[in-house]
Amino acid sequence: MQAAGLHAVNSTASPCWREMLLVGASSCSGDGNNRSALLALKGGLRTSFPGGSSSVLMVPRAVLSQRQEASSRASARAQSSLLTEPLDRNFQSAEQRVHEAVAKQVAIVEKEQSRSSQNPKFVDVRPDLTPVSTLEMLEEAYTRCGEVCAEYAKTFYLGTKLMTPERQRAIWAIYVWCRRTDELVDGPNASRITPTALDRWEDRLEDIFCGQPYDMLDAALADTVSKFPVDIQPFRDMIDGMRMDLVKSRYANFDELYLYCYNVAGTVGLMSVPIMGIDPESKATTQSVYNGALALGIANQLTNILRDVGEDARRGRVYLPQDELARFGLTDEDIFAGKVTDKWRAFMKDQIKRARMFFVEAEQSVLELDKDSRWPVWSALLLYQQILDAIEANDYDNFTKRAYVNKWKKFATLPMAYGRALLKPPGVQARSAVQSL
Ligand SMILES: CC(C)=CCC/C(C)=C/CC/C(C)=C/CC/C(C)=C/[C@@H]1[C@@H](COP(=O)(O)OP(=O)(O)O)[C@]1(C)CC/C=C(\C)CC/C=C(\C)CCC=C(C)C
Repeated sequence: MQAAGLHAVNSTASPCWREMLLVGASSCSGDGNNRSALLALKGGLRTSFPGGSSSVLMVPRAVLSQRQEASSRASARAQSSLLTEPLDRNFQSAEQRVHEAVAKQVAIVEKEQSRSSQNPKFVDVRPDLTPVSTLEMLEEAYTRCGEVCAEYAKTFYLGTKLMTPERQRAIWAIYVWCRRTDELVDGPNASRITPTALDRWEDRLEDIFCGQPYDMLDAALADTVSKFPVDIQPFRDMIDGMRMDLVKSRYANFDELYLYCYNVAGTVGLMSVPIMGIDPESKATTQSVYNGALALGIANQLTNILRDVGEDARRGRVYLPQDELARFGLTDEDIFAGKVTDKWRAFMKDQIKRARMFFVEAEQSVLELDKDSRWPVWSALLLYQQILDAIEANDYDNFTKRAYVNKWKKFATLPMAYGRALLKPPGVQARSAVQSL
């Protein structure tokens, strides 16, 4: 790669810097939230990499001009919010919007597949965007991502251990970006986060995709997206989900809730599959695998919502379709009253049934993933499914009881997930059975 420009990234260069300080502020003042401190101090609050002053990245001119484009895009979006989105996007149904995002990611993956089948030695998907940073700096950045991941999501971290080192660290980098994004609206400084802060976070995302990271955790993601065919749209959409959380606390119908679930969780599926890879022997279409990934994100988020009804209500939030509540003769008042009635049980049965349908759709696709990537996905799927069982076991009292999977059940789930991960994609099984006749 020819590096034709040199760009120094330091704290003053970042328009997002003050926001990042804000995000880390209470951790620094020792509010006892060690996890946030891990995210902020170990990454977000550092501009320099170990052993150096400010992080200096050499960036090709093409990238600098892309960066300028990105910044003019960003200023055009300066007043962006859910309410000021282009009209055509607002008029699209949730399903259309999600379908477009999936189709775009699928097209990128398929293009990359055909390119690498013509030239199998080709590795970098966007060599022009690869930041030329020292290997040690990247090693350190990825190690930090692994530490954050191990701290927040131990089981998942363990599950990534079967993946190739490149995939493992790429997934950690994506995990960390998602976690930091979520912390903006769910972390200790959430009350101080404004739509403008999210706009800045999005500017920073655009810069990551142009090979211009601001801190070491961003640098890991910049490296990841230069190596794997990951589209930026799901990342933007996740930020949109966080915007929704700032302005919206009711969902009129399932269409609205579906869009929220896609934004905050379905996007994770779309971001992860380009890293995890599809089994080379799979007979499934790329589109169907991505639909399954989307379904798993939706199923997980619906499950989270059903588990946290009481907790959310105490924050004045109801993530349940209002029209469906009404159909069961329920209102927000019933939720705030927090009494388990027959109406509530019937409503919950219906909601759980729908969440399970999304899990079933996802299950078909896990089999199609690359074999080394299936274990963490099966673990996540089986563990989340059991939260639904736990809600039932609590007699649908999700107002005062938090449904959870106990340590022993978790322990038993991991080998079960491992066993499932050994199953081959369906078409392949049928073919090998015929071959062995
Ligand atoms: C294998 C695996 C699980 C990979 C995903 C790795 C990854 C990048 C995770 C990021 C998760 C994250 C921090 C998202 C931010 C938004 C958010 C908080 C979403 C909710 C997650 C759980 O939240 P939380 O940690 O707060 O939960 P607890 O309260 O502690 O229980 C979500 C519910 C969504 C998570 C979504 C997924 C895990 C989707 C996974 C889908 C795939 C990996 C695709 C699999 C592929 C096929 C073909 C099925």
